[in-house]
Amino acid sequence: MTALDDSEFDLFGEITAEEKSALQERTQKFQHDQQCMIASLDHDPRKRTMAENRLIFHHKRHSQFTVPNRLRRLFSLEECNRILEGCKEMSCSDWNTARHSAFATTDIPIRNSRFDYLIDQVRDRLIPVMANHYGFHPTRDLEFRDIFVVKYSADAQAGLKLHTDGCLLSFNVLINPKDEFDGGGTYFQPTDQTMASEQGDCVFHGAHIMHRGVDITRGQRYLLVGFVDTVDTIEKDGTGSIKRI
Ligand SMILES: O=C(O)CCC(=O)C(=O)O
Ligand SMILES: [Fe+2]
Repeated sequence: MTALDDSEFDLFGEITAEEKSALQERTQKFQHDQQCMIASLDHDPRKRTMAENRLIFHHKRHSQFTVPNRLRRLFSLEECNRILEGCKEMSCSDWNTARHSAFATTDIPIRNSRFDYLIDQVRDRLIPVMANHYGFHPTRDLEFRDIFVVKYSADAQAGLKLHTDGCLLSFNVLINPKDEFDGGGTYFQPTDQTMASEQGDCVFHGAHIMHRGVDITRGQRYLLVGFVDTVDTIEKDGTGSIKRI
């Protein structure tokens, strides 16, 4: 095969001014039609379909859902300490390091584990709050795509680099007392702020927001992390863990 020089290898070419303006016109018409369609939908997420709720979320996410939120005391101190005891009883080989390819955490998926009971608790206490905030039906639309306990250690994996999560919504709950580590917290790029939780507090946010787990410099930091999506998307994609991007 002979190499082509740049002048020969012009697969698409420049688009003409007419083509460019036709493209802009089509894009504007599409955006206008979509806005009209969205404006015609019921205001109550319970009366809209799951797909309509997702469409509205996607439409608003870069303008209105750029700021993280906090829910204090999702778990009581007793509940956190019970999870923590469970974590400390796990052996090194119970912790996975290869489930989330590009941005791996040291974690234990909780489905069918000793922490399985947490799934219903989080579904009852957190999902309606997130659904209400982001315009979804309180019980019908949202489900966990993945839910797992994460361990950061100052001398091993100390944090997580800047990323977005490949789902709709994400949350994390601090499981151990914050005096067991220095540093930590979740940094959010749009607000340029680090959210540092008290034990049992939950931070939730749109998964599209750039964020990172700030490195700890002493001790250990345990989180419960969940990736949430619409039920129909999860069913369509099948189960399995998702990527951080
Ligand atoms: O460590 C944190 O605070 C954030 C965790 C996170 O973003 C993730 O697990 O995807
Ligand atoms: Fe994340």
